[in-house]
Amino acid sequence: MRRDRAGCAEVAVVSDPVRVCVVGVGAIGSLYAAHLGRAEEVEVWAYDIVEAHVAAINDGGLRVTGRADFVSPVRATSDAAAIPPCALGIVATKAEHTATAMAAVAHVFTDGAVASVQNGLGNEEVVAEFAPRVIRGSILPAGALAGPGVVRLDSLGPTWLGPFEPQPARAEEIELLARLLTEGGLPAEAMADARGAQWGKVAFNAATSPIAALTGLSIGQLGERPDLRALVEALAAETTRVCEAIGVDPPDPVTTLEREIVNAYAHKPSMLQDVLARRRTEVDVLTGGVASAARDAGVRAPLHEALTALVHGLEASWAATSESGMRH
Ligand SMILES: NC(=O)C1=CN([C@@H]2O[C@H](COP(=O)(O)OP(=O)(O)OC[C@H]3O[C@@H](n4cnc5c(N)ncnc54)[C@H](OP(=O)(O)O)[C@@H]3O)[C@@H](O)[C@H]2O)C=CC1
Ligand SMILES: CC(C)(CO)C(=O)C(=O)O
Repeated sequence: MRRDRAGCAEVAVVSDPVRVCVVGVGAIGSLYAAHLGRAEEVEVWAYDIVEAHVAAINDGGLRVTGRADFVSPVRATSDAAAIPPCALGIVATKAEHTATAMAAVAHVFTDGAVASVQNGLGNEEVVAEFAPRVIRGSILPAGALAGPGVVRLDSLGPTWLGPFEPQPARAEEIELLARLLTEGGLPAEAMADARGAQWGKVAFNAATSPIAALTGLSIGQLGERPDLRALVEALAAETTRVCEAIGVDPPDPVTTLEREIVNAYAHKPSMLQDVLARRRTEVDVLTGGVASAARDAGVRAPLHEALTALVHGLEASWAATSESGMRH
């Protein structure tokens, strides 16, 4: 038995770990699960439908490569019933899969607070259908899956967390998640109001992701071209008008672009990753989400309308190509 300086017996206080479940462990979910797994007081669960990835994580841990190099202990499963109740959740599926994923794991969060770290508008509203308390999250870390059990960190940006006003998480839950992420190596800030931060991220994605998706250029390559940068600035001006109309004051997306050219030059935005894999993109909650918010606010956003239509056209071309392939 250990004794303190006065010779009294020291009682080791062992507190229960905080259980966190990451829902959807593709690129971003894997980065968040792996970093959280390094924080001392956390037990990380990862839920995903990709069985090869889940099996690899359980066999050898979740490996992070690229800007970091470590292996993290994460309990992964495709069986939602195997996950115990968790105090905190992080949703990192693509927007169109949120409802299906959250429906499967709702029992895990009957008394939990769940953060969306997804891009775009409207994700928290869907999470709130399945969890009692919700955290509004916006993030700048970037990455891509590199194989089963392996995720590549392309850049390490901030995470902003705040209450989802209609169904808010408690301030101490938001602060706890921010602290655990920061301890794990992903700097996170707990905010009393994260709406400006979220609109800043939405404005940045809405302006840059479709350009990357349509041109195939990385964030750095598109950001250093004067012609595309002028387009980003024109798109940002449209978002500014929407934000003025709805009363939020986001950071300037062009400043974010400057930072990302340096921090994430070679990163292919997730919308470009979707296009390369011929998966439906999230354009409707990003550029299309801004176009729709503009219509609701009575503001014009013709560039957002045009880019949304172009990305939809690109998606339609894949079906058209496979149909015409079947005919010839
Ligand atoms: N990649 C990046 O650098 C960044 C991405 N984001 C945002 O983060 C979110 C996640 O993106 P990203 O990580 O790139 O996406 P990924 O496609 O890499 O990961 C999503 C994961 O969720 C899985 N999934 C799909 N449906 C379900 C379900 N019903 N239950 C459980 N898991 C499911 C997917 O499986 P399957 O592959 O079979 O569909 C996949 O493994 C998006 O909103 C994106 O915009 C934000 C910042 C940066
Ligand atoms: C990392 C970043 C900011 C790059 O656009 C992103 O949000 C994405 O890849 O979807």
